[in-house]
Amino acid sequence: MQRLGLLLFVALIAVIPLLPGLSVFWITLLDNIGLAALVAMGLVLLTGVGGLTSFGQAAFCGFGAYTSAVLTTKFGFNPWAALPVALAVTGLAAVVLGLVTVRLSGHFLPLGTIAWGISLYYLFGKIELLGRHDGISGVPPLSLFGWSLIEPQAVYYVIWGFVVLAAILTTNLLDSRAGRAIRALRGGRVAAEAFGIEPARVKLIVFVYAALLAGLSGWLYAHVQRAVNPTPFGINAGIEYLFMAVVGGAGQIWGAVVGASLVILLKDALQRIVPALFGTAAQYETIVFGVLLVAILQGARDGLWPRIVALFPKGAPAPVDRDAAPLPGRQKAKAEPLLAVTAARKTFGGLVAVNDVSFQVKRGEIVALIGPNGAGKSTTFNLITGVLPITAGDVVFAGRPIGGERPQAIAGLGIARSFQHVKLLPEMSVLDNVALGAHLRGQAGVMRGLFRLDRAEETRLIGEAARQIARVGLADHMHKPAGSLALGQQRIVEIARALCLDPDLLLLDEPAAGLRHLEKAALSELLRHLRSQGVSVLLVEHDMGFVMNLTDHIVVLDFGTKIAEGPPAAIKQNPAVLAAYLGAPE
Ligand SMILES: Nc1ncnc2c1ncn2[C@@H]1O[C@H](COP(=O)(O)OP(=O)(O)OP(=O)(O)O)[C@@H](O)[C@H]1O
Repeated sequence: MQRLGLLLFVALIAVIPLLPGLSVFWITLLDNIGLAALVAMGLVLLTGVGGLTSFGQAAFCGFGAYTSAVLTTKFGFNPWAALPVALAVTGLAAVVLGLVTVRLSGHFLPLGTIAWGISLYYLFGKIELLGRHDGISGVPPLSLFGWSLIEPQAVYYVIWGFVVLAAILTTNLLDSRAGRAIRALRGGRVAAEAFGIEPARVKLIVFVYAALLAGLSGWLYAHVQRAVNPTPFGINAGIEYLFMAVVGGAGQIWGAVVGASLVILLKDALQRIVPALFGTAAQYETIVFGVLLVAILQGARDGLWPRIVALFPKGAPAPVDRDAAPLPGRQKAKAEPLLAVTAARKTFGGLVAVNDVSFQVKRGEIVALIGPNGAGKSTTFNLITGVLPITAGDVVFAGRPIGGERPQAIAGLGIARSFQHVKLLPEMSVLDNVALGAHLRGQAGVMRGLFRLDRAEETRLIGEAARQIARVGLADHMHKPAGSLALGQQRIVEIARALCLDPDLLLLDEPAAGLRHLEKAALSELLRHLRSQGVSVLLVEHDMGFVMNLTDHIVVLDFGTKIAEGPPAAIKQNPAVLAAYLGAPE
């Protein structure tokens, strides 16, 4: 389906300039749409998929355009020879700016992009070599096999050729191990890190990728316009590109083309119609443009592309090879006990959330951590998985101290977890969510993803995810968006994702919450089966029936302190536990 759509698009692009009566004006407009679509496509990945809002993207067009303009006018470079240099300069600038920017969070990130978007605009206008505010003129046009592409019709095919190429590569990237890591950024740092993803690194990758697309657009722009000056690379243009990505459908690759078309055609139409209606004295077109864009976003919050897709029949999901060769298993830890928590302490200011707690989890054992609300159970999980730094005490896993380790390193050692508040990507399919759990068992990076050289590994990775989904009993829901499942089922999806890591120890935070009776029984069965295969489980759970019937050992916390531990039968009778739960006198 996707391939057919692409072929139709390419055919459409190929015949448009051949349409009789289509003036140069329209072709020029289409050229501009193609140039903008390249930048917007980068923003789709950066903002729509990765959740990093950038207002400064036009500045990267400037790096591409100015580099090529200088090289071709002052150093006699052929434009094509200048392309790799233009991309290298843009990429380098993106690495430098990205290293600072991607570490910002919340509203500081877009503010940061605005700050460097404005500064770079003024910088371009101040540098002598770049012709200050007048810019550089006399930039040569592109040529191909000795044929000068000076006419808008001629360069049209080059521009749209690059748009199609960028769309194919970006689609490939999103449909890969690296793409899942990019999408995981939206699910928050904690969930991504729990499966070995390095958010800062992934953010930098997507930041540079988006900048390179903008740099490519800038390079093309320089040789289409044959002149460059700072104006098209300022913050206004940056805002417009962001509009295109959002209106088209942030997160949707083809939304970039739709958004660029809409914004450019709308601006052009308004520039012609509004002055004719209201006169040229007041520039009402900008106001009307703004109002219309806001109205479109109100009507289609997810942008236009999802609306367009909904008009066509849905294609079948890509086939999944459940018999694909298994991924290499992780080296299993042999030390006993598997996990030893000794005098673990965590304070938040004056509050002692975990108060010198000690317990062990042996190989092939199911241990429950129970206690009233606020007892410190989730905090203990966060100490074991490295989400929170430990204040004092030790956590030793498989004979190795992991107290100060980062979550990614701890996941790599074989500890996988689920979360009290489900951390799935609701729009992503169950299959893709679960495949994220196998991130550390794959190797393919961005380059292999871009050029589809990762297919063998990807088939095995997806096959593994499908097997784990079937194992937890959700095979029928594999292709549904994770957010469409009931909350209890989403918790089970998290277990499948954790199993994809091939863990030695599973940490499950309230796995039975929201499950129906039969589903709880199936979950117990699954955990028993895992135990029989040597996987250890540490779980936090409020459902006492579930805990008493399943676990080998129970650790009870109250106000951060361990008040009891032992087998279920003993815990049931323990007066301190009864008091903590029922408020009964000891
Ligand atoms: N990041 C934090 N900053 C400050 N206080 C915190 C933080 N995280 C937890 N706490 C406090 O630490 C104590 C233990 O919380 P924790 O979430 O570990 O309890 P819990 O046993 O998991 O409770 P529940 O069953 O309600 O999830 C609580 O008093 C909580 O308010």
